[in-house]
Amino acid sequence: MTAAALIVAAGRGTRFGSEVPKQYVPIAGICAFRRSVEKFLSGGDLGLVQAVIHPDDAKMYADAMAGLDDPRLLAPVTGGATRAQSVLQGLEALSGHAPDCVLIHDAARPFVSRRIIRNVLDMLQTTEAAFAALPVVDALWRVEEGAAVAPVPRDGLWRAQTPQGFHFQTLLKAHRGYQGDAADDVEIARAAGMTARVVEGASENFKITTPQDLRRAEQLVSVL
Ligand SMILES: Nc1ccn([C@@H]2O[C@H](COP(=O)(O)OP(=O)(O)OP(=O)(O)O)[C@@H](O)[C@H]2O)c(=O)n1
Ligand SMILES: C[C@](O)(CO)[C@H](O)COP(=O)(O)O
Repeated sequence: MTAAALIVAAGRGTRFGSEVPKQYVPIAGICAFRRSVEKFLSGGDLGLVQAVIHPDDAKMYADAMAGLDDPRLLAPVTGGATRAQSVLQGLEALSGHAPDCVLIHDAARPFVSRRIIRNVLDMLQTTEAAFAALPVVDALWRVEEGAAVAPVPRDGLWRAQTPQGFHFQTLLKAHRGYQGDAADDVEIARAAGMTARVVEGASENFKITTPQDLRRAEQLVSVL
C-alpha cells in the first residue's frame, strides 16, 4: 500500500494573533511546520510528503525547509480560504502520483508521534478512513453568563486530532463533491458515506492555536 502525507499550512492563525503565521514561529529554533514535515519524512513509510501553503508564504516556506533535501518532499502548492479548500488543493496535486492512501495533518501539530502515524497507516489496511483522537475525560458543562447551567454527557465523545488517514481515491471524490467548510476531513468523508475508525492519539499531539499553546510547546521541547 503506497502512502502520501498532506500537511496543511495555509491558515492565517487568527486566534494565535502574531504577524508571522503560527506554523512558522520558532519553537526552540525550529518551527512547527518543519517539525511536522520532518516527522512524516522520518521512518520511511510515507512515499511522498505534500505541503499546502498560503500564497504569501513562499519565502517563509523556503526558509523553514532549508536543507531538507529529501526527494519525497514535493514542491508546495497553495491552499484556499478554508481548511477544506486547502486540503482539496493538496489532494489534486497528489492525484497525479496516485497513492493508495493519504494521511492529512495540521502543520500546527508538531509533536505527532511515529506511533500515531504508524497506527493510522496500519488501520487503513482494514478500513477506508482512520483518525487520531482522544476520549473526553473531564466533566462537561454548558455554561451561560459565566455559570454552569447543565451537565453534558461525555459518553462516546472524542476530541479529534490529526493525522486523519483515508483511501486516496475515495477521499478525493468526497472532497470534490463537498460544498462549504468542515471541522475536519472526517466530516467530509462521513458525508460521502465513509466509515472513519478511531486510533488513540496523544495529549502531546496538541494543536498550536493560541500563544499559550506555544509556551506549552516550548516547555515540551525543553524536556524532550
Ligand atoms: N484556509 C486554511 C485554514 C487552515 N489551514 C491549516 O489547517 C490547520 C489547522 O487549522 P487551524 O488551527 O484552525 O489554523 P488557522 O486557520 O491558521 O487558525 P485560526 O482558525 O486561528 O485562524 C493549520 O495547520 C492551518 O494552517 C489551511 O491549510 N488552510
Ligand atoms: C482538523 C482539526 O485539527 C481536528 O482537531 C481541527 O478541526 C482544526 O481546526 P479548529 O478550527 O481548531 O477546530
